Amino acid sequence: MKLDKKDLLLYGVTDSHYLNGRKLCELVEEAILGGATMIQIREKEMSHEEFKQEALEVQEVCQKYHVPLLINDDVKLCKEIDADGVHIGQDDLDLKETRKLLGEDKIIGVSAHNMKEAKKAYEDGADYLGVGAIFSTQTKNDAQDVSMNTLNEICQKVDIPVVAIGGINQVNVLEFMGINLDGVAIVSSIFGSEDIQKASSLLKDKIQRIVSNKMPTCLTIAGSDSSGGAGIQADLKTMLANRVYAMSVIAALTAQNTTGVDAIYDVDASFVASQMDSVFTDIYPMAVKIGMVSQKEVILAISEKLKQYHARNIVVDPVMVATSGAKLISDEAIDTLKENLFPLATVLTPNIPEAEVLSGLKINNEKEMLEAAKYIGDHYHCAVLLKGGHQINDANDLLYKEEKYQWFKGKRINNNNTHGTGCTLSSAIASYLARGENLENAVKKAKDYISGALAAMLDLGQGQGPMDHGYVLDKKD
Ligand SMILES: Cc1ncc(COP(=O)(O)OP(=O)(O)O)c(N)n1
Ligand SMILES: Cc1nc(C(=O)O)sc1CCOP(=O)(O)O
Ligand SMILES: [Mg+2]
Repeated sequence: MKLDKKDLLLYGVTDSHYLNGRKLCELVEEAILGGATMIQIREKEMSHEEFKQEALEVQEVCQKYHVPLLINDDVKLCKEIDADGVHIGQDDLDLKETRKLLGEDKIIGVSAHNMKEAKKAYEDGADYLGVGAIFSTQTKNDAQDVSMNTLNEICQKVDIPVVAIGGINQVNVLEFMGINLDGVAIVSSIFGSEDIQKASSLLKDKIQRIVSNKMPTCLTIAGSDSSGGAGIQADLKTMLANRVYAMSVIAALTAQNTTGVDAIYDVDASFVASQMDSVFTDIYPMAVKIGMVSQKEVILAISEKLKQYHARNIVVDPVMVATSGAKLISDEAIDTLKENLFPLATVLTPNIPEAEVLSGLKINNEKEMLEAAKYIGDHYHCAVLLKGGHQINDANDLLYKEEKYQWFKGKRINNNNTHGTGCTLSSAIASYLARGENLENAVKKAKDYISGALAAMLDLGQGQGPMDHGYVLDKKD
């Protein structure tokens, strides 16, 4: 049997520690009835004879439902009972030897923990890769940690199907959103569940949606701007215009218009946390933009939830200082941002006054922009997009990432209606990160988008008006 990659979707791996008086083949049948698409029999503590006996019984069930059965480690047993294939690790029989013994018709899966092992397995003829452990697991003592980034890179660059393995459960399975994988291999969250059939069915439903999803997802955590030009409203419009599915967690409400902010109504930290739970446990965001958050407790709640859900591609617009130079949030909140939120950021997007506050350096020219960006990036271990303007240059922004600098030249557009430009730029960057662009491309595309929104010359309100976030829609007329 050759591998159909759809069979990898929900790959159940057995463990007879969960028998509880039942037979292994019965547990496997429940998993298959719930939706398991492939089974691996993996029993480390059985004699060869016991393993063979169990494998034959499991094989009968798998054949009844036309679900492929793979044998863990034991290549000879696979041949002996004519199973559909084997899964071998880096310390098991060599892949080329295995292929020689089993021939071309058997499925051979190989474990990989990094790009080098993945490429070698591909070159040597593996049919699929098992990449893990992605989350911490009690099931395999000698499992090696593999990051989501490594998994993502392997899925992008190695041209054979990939399953993730290790500690995957009903909640964290959603973190695979946006990773181009083919399925998940699971022991305890299937076979250790009280209701194996139900657990398998729920897992299958979730992984199916993730694998087939083509729409990038993006979340903004910010304040609402009743006038629609900045904050949550600008972020949602920007995300839609840049073709991602947009979600929001509202951290504060403002009564404002183009002439100023009239009132602020803070949202309780626990309600911010609840909104994040609702989002992250259903439609997992592939990137997160964080705008103005001014309450210490709210910042702490956001940081905790971002860590809990292993959020990735986090763009933090550190809104702290108004264009006029006036501080918008308290010193205590700034300290909380620095200690708790900035270290989680993929990129920070300060303007010049904010960069001065964060670096403690005065910025009067491009050389001082370089120094401040380096200070901030090195200090918080993230990339920094230091936005130009403020009399230093036109609209040239500086990206500092991993000791390297890159200038992004902006088009000078003679439009005073710039309300919400910071929000718009950061949410456009988040949108492109969600779409899988690297940071440099995301910044470039986000700047192009904002130039277009300014150049559309919308003129609304009696003060500094908003941009036309939807200008891209005109092209569709
Ligand atoms: C699908 C899948 N992926 C990885 C493994 C781990 O294999 P290995 O590294 O050989 O470790 P053991 O399972 O033998 O302990 C797997 N079994 N299945
Ligand atoms: C069999 C196995 N292989 C792993 C690897 O990292 O290669 S982790 C693992 C155990 C997976 O069990 P659970 O779903 O209970 O965490
Ligand atoms: Mg092995």
